[in-house]
Amino acid sequence: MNTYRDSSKLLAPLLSKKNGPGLKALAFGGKNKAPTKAVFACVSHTLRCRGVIDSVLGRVSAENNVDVLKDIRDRALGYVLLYELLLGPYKSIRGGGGVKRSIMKHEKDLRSALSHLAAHGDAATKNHIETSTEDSSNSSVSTSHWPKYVRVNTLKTSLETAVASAQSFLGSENVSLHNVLDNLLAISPTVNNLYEWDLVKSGEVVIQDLSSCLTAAALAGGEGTTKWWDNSKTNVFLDACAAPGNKTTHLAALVNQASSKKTSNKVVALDRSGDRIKILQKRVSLLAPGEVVEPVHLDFLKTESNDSRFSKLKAILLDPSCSGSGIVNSPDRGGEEDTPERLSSLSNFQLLALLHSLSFPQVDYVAYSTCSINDEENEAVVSKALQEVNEGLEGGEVWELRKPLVLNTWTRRGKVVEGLTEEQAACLCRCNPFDGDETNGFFVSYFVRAKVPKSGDLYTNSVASNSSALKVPVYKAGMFKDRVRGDKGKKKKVKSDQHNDNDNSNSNKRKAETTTTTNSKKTKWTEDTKTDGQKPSVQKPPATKMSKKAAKKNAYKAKQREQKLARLNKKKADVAVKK
Ligand SMILES: C[S@@+](CC[C@H](N)C(=O)[O-])C[C@H]1O[C@@H](n2cnc3c(N)ncnc32)[C@H](O)[C@@H]1O
Repeated sequence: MNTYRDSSKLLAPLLSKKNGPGLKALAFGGKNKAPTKAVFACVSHTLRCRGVIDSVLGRVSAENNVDVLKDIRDRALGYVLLYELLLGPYKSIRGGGGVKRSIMKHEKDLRSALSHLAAHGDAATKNHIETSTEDSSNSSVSTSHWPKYVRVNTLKTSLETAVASAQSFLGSENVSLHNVLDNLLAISPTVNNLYEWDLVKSGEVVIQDLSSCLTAAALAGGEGTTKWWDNSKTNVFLDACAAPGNKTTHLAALVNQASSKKTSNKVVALDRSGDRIKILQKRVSLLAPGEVVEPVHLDFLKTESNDSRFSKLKAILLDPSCSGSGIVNSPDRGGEEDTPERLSSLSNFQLLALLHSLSFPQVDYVAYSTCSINDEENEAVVSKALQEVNEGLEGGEVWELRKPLVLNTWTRRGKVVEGLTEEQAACLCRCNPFDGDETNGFFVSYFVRAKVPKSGDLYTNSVASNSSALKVPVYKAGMFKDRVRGDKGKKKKVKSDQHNDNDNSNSNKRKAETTTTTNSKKTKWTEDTKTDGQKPSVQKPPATKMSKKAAKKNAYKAKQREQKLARLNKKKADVAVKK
């Protein structure tokens, strides 16, 4: 197997045909053997970075009068290698060959063009370089030490019951309370039997990534412990893009918590996809009593504020379709190319949906989130929405960003982009899996009408008091790291039964058993001799027979070396860019 050669074969038709089948269709839809994970990721990243590569080539041509791809017959291979050199996780081309040699002649000019674009390019290019670089390292983020997050479904059980059951079924040493959110357990990644836990089966607890819990928390706990809804009545909340329903049921749990009243608050859950609303219905039937969630198959953009279902509406949770570029630990991620066109179409839709949410006159609270790390889908959408929506509004009707009090200890905040002040950016929350957040990349914003008095609440969560009452530790970042490390070299499997928005789907169960070791032992990173008519400079090592155990150990060591090299190269590249 030759990763570069196979990647160029898969990429070639995608580069040449505008309206042909997409990457997924080509990779998995034809008669040919499906590509390996490494090939698929390489092509997917190269496609996503195509716009940046073209800009770099354009600048080198203008500044140095050089057409880098002129003598390269296999243009697709040229793009793959340019991606590897400039934006890939190693910032270098592994292996060798004629195309590599052609490209490396211009390495200095190429890097300098990239640095120039990163510093002086238009906002979209700069953002794309930044996120492409972050994104391309998706595959190199190690998530094996991240805890598994389990949300206690307070619609069906209590924290006390869940903790006692977790301690007895999973082992006390594997259970902790998450330090930021109430009712969230952080379970040791070495636990392999979460799906066999009867509380998971009964829906009393939900396997849900930490990042995915932030939106409902922000909306329902934005004012801290001060509850703005009137619990003597039935209040209606809207989840505008709801399926598969993780945030819907979380919101339903939060707005019905500690309520002694007889009637329930209700979440109306919309989704425009018929198939996905069915998944939501199934999920809801397990997780929530009938009256607290009302699933509706409907396009949110076609809803009207005077619809009788929304007469008591006060708050909207908006978690629309996005690129998913923050999701680092799902094999399903990486299918669609984040071309500038796709990002722009997504952000247009996100802006429309956000403006629509803010247009309901009876609504005073909106939480907008994505599982993307692209500014274009996050701060840029928020900034444009604020400008547009406030244009026709006056006084108390004006929308403003506020810090959700329930997340006041969350340290990673939003970015300052055009139209947003530092103070506004500080109201936003981000998760960065590349920088130690131990959860998928995510973004949350919380909009409130100016007329709503600011809560004087200095919110403190109940984690510390619950921890001492229930005799369960509070989670600290990296708490389980040593356990995972301590197992290195042993024949050990880690179930990845979590970590994306569809955490509870059957497909996730199916993909559960993945080894912690890498498949890189099978990967060869050289060009095809035939594609360029020259011999590759790296020869295949002689085949040797080794025991399975030794092969695993070698693969593990190779992975460690690769990661070390990646870190080193990243540092070098960062220094080069700064220079
Ligand atoms: C990111 S997913 C939502 C995930 C969900 N919030 C959760 O946590 O389980 C986005 C959803 O929005 C739905 N969607 C996209 N456009 C929509 C629209 N115009 N109206 C309603 N739903 C829409 C998609 O079908 C998809 O199910």
